[in-house]
Parts: sequence; structure tokens; C-alpha cells
Amino acid sequence: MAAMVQISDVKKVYGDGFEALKGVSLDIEDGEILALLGPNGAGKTTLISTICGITQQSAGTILVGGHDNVRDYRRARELVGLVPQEINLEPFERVMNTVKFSRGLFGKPRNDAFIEKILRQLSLWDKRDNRIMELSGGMKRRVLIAKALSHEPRVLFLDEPTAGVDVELRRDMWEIVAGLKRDGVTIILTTHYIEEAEAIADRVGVINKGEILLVEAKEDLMTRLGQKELRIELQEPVATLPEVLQDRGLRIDEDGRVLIYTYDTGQDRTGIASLIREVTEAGLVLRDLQTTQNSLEDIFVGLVNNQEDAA
Ligand SMILES: Nc1ncnc2c1ncn2[C@@H]1O[C@H](COP(=O)(O)OP(=O)(O)OP(=O)(O)O)[C@@H](O)[C@H]1O
Repeated sequence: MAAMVQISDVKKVYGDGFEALKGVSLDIEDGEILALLGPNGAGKTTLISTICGITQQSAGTILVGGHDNVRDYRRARELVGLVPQEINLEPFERVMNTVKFSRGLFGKPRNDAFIEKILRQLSLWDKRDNRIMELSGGMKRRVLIAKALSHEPRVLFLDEPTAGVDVELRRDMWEIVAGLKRDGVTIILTTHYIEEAEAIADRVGVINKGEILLVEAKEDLMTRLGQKELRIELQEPVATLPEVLQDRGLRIDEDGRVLIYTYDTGQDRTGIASLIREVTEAGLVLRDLQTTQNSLEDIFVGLVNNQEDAA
């Protein structure tokens, strides 16, 4: 089946000549949760605003559910809901009316049962008659989600849903997102928080300076995350590995002063004990041992820095 959202070589140049997206291509599958990670100014908001039709791409195509976001604007727009970064609610309006009004804007017929369902799902039912100004910041964020869901979109974009919220509310948000996925909604969220991507995403995309640097299943990233490196520092440098260590997958580093062994922390047997024994039996004298863990954060920082170096 074709992807739910197909983004092909999308560029965005703002009026002042700034190129915020430099040819982004990305497929978002039906029913997945994709987290888009990137530093400030990476182009995350620009990308989702373009998909949602708030701003128009300068080049490239975007299909939502097979509908072109420019030529078939209405059909494409109907399929998406957007939860913006900023809280943009009318303070004197009541919760129920806010959500109903949003549905009306899409020309959808009244459906009280559906509005009740989403208000209950977001724990807002008891607050339905409250004015927005009477709600806590966390509840206002829930109202933003209810508004975005009011016209029954298939794809929901959340722009930094947990920026500046406390730990408890962040966990609530993650549960809400998981619940929406169970209902079959495709979810794309932007975030600065690597732990957020780790907690809820099926796939993780990294964007920086208007370019997608990586899109990968979280499981695969976690496998990399589970990798550790053992650095064996030697008293005397070696030019080649002794025979007995040839099949161990060791890497010689720092002009032969260091041997590097990569292993998976998830495995029952890491092979470290026998490796050290073999190194000693081969006549090599150890000077020091160190282990380092590869985290998603390292991968992320490494990618972004590589791009800086290449520029
Ligand atoms: N209307 C605009 N006119 C000119 N430049 C803009 C406009 N909107 C955004 N930009 C620039 O485009 C770049 C990408 O901005 P964008 O808001 O998409 O980044 P972001 O990844 O969402 O960042 P953040 O994490 O800070 O929200 C930034 O350099 C920003 O200054």
C-alpha cells in the first residue's frame, strides 16, 4: 500500500530568500508514529506546516492519502489535524464549543457522539463547560489535541507537544498518543527530546538545516544504542593482531596502542572475559580498559556535527 504521506524533494524558500527545506523526501506509513528530531531552526515546523497547507512548498510534491496538497488542497487538508506549538485558543470560549467550532470549519456535519468520545479520551469531558481561561496549561494542550481531532483526521501532527511541560504531563501526552495510534491515527511529532522519541516512536527521523539526515526504525536505533565499545589500551603498540585474536572482530586504533572491541549489551555472553584472557595469553600487556556506551543522543549529536563539518 502507498504511504499515507509521500513527501518528494520538497524545498521551501521563505520570502527573505532563506532556504528552510532543501529537498526533503520522506514517506510516512499508515498507522505509524514518527518522531522528527532536530535542533532549533532545523525546519521541523516548516515541514509540518507545509504538509498541513499553512505554508506552501516552493518545489516538490506532497501527497496525503494520495491527494496532492496543492492541486487537491481540500481533500489533502481534510485528512490532517495539526496541534500547533503555540496555545492559540479563545480564552472566553467554552471547551465544548471550541472543539465543535473546529469541526464546523471543516464543513463536517454535527456529531455529538464523536465530540464526546474525543473529550472523554482526553479526560476533558468534565471540563466541557469550562471556559478555556479556567483551564491549566496541560488541559489547554489537551484542548488543542481535541480541536485537531475534531474533523476525524487520519494523520495527526503534533509540533513539540511536550515542550516546557512537566514530567507527569509529558507521560500523559505519551499515553494519549499511544491511545490514538491504537485507534489507527498516523502520528508525526516533532521534538527536541531524544527520550520522547525513544519512548513512543516507531521510527525516528533526524532533521537539521533543512535536510533529513536519517530515518530509521527505533528498534534498529536501539540495537545501535545497545552497543558498547571496550577500549583495550596496550603497554606496547602492535602493528598487526596476533593470530589467536584474528577472528575476534577487533579494530586497531591510535597507531596500535588501542584495540577496540564492540559488543552487544543485550547478549547473554559478551565475550569480554575470554577476550581479555586471550589478549594476555598472546603476550600483550594491558595498560588500561575503558567501556563506552553509544546512545541515541551520541548518534544524533554525531550526525548533526558531521553535517556541520561537511558544510
Ligand atoms: N516566515 C519565515 N520567514 C523567514 N524565515 C523563516 C520563517 N519561518 C521560519 N523561518 C526560518 O526557517 C528555519 C526553520 O524554522 P522552523 O521553525 O521550521 O524550525 P524548527 O525546526 O521548527 O525549530 P524550533 O525547534 O526552534 O521550533 C529557521 O531558520 C527560521 O528562522
